[in-house]
Amino acid sequence: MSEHVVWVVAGALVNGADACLMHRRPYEKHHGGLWEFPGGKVEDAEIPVKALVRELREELGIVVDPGDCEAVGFAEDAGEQSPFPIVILLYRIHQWQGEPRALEGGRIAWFARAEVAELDKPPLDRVLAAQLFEKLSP
Ligand SMILES: Nc1nc2c([nH]c(=O)n2[C@H]2C[C@H](O)[C@@H](COP(=O)(O)OP(=O)(O)OP(=O)(O)O)O2)c(=O)[nH]1
Repeated sequence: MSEHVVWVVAGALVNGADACLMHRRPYEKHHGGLWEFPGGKVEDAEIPVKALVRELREELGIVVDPGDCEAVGFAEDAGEQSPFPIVILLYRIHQWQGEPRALEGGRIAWFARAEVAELDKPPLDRVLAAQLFEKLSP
């Protein structure tokens, strides 16, 4: 097993109708066709929230202020289900500039909470979704 831990950041964009933006991974990729919280890998020496701002700009074309990213929770896999040890940090975001578009393939869509819970998601996104909904007000 690789000793190198992959750190990933993900954003739960929640709009005024309490819907959450999810990204369906391109079919040819690992976990292809599954719905994930948008985001990506943290680069060396990059602080996670800055990585999230960069990834959301690259992947969705939106501008997010780091101060609008609220840490929600995290999920980790020591390399049992994942090909490498991985930690994903989830942030909730209520405001951003621009209209999200799927700039790097796959597709995006908005889902109500109950729909997010039902979507086919990779294992760690399932854990993150549960944490997110625990922490959203009823
Ligand atoms: N979202 C998510 N990703 C996971 C899980 N388990 C797991 O190994 N991964 C992997 C898939 C990707 O290699 C990586 C997430 O980084 P990413 O979103 O930048 O992935 P990617 O394939 O688009 O990036 P890249 O390797 O092409 O640079 O973590 C999981 O449960 N949820």
